[in-house]
Amino acid sequence: MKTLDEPTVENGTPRLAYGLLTDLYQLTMAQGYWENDKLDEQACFTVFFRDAPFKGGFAIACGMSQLAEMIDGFEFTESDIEYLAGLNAPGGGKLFKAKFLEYLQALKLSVDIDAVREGEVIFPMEPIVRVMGPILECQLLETALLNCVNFQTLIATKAARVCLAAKTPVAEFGLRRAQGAGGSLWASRAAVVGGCASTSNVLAGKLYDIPVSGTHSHSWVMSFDSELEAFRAYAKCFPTNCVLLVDTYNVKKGIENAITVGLEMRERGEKLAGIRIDSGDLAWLSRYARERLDAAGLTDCGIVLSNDLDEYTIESIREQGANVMSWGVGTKLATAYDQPALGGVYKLSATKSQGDSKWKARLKVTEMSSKLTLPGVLDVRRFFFEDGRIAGDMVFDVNEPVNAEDKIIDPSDLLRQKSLAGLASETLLRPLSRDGKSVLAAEDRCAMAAQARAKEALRKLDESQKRLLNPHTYPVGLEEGMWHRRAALVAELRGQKIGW
Ligand SMILES: Nc1ncnc2c1ncn2[C@@H]1O[C@H](COP(=O)(O)OP(=O)(O)OP(=O)(O)O)[C@@H](O)[C@H]1O
Ligand SMILES: O=P(O)(O)OC[C@H]1O[C@H](OP(=O)(O)OP(=O)(O)O)[C@H](O)[C@@H]1O
Ligand SMILES: O=C(O)c1cccnc1
Repeated sequence: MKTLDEPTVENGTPRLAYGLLTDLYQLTMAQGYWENDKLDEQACFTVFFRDAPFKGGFAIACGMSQLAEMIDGFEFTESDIEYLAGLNAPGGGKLFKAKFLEYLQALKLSVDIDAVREGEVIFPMEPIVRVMGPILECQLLETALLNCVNFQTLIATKAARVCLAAKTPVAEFGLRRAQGAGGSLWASRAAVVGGCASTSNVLAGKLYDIPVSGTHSHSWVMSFDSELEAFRAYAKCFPTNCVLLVDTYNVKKGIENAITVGLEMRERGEKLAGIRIDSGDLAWLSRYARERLDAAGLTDCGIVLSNDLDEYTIESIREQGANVMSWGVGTKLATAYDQPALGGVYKLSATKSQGDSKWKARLKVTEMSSKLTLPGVLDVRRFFFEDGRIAGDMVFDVNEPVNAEDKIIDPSDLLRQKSLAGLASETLLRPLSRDGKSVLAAEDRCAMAAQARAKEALRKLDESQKRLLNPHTYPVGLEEGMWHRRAALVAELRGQKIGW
């Protein structure tokens, strides 16, 4: 087993011993459970987020493939145990007991995990991952699981927004500004899941079997005595993959030089694939470039735009009449520039002690009703209109009956109700691990398959719920019985009587 210091790769992901990739308090609580005879205490944790990122109407699930890798790579190596054994408690003495560390070293995961598939469109207040098993194990997994799913879901969502705005293919160019090497790898993969056609990140291409693409930079042009010489040399090297960057000195002059080279290529039976513009007024310049290229007869030479783009600049540039073959999007995509984190949480939703035959729903109650959690062993049922569009999602407890009218109620407003009766439906959570081992099929680990799923899922989402500005809220509600059980639980925990 490799450690974080040796991030070599198997099956498309850095292979690590993941036991220590957690917050310290998970390990101290684990020692507490061990010491308090809670090894047989079963727990069910539910992952959900409260708000869609980027003030949008949806998110794209991502990170489940890496989660499966983490589950299979979960262990405490000898050196991990030595490290933990060396930790001192702030007030004196060792933090961990030798016997507990022996237990930890021998620990084999036995959790059952169910999750939505990568590329699925998901919404606030619905379970996206469910972890069931001994509470100690569930607790140890919390931090790495959230790290994996929150970041990748965020980037896949940003990519989906960018690609919806772009209409034509988007290449992800963010490696140089991404959050470290590991962050860049996950960002590149998630960008492709969200819809990007390719990445410039070559290691991500190899690890995750996703398409790579690229043009050339200003330094190529600057390294020659003239731009024309630089373009000719590039065309000679890459006659079947030639996109020329035309803005090193003067865009208009650059376009003319590219036309000269494009016509020379045509003489040789080759084709100038495109030009890239990376500064200035991209809409105006691309319209101008299109006119000049068409006038020269290079109608099949495309225009690539880059420079600090995101979904908003892309939408605006398109609305200004730009005719764009493809887009290069880096910093704002790979760093999720305008919202750097998704607030997905991992909450205890049910427990079962030894001897209990039924799960007991658990709820966290705070002063803010918006922070109420989702009690029970939960799944999501998605309903479809006859034309295939998705109609609404019902969060329900798998161990309780569902009301006959398939009624859903807004989690925070009893008056907002909707009946989904008579519509076709399917449940969203699928097995990811059983008895501590991943059970994801190859198809469910594949980034390109997830991309196809995301495209299909977004096609089924109403336009009004996809728009960038003030999207309509997609209906997600609690199953009627679950809504009332949650209300009763809130009242019980607050010592109130319901009905006032
Ligand atoms: N027609 C346009 N409509 C809307 N936004 C645009 C348009 N053209 C360019 N932009 C965006 O405006 C911003 C321009 O930024 P900036 O002024 O830094 O670019 P620049 O003039 O090319 O300078 P630099 O060479 O430093 O990149 C970029 O985010 C770019 O994507
Ligand atoms: O703008 P992004 O969306 O991040 O896309 C990637 C950018 O990276 C390169 O420029 P580089 O960062 O090397 O220099 P520049 O910003 O000065 O062009 C490239 O020319 C793009 O402009
Ligand atoms: O290939 C490109 O054009 C590229 C790659 C990374 C960053 N900017 C541009």
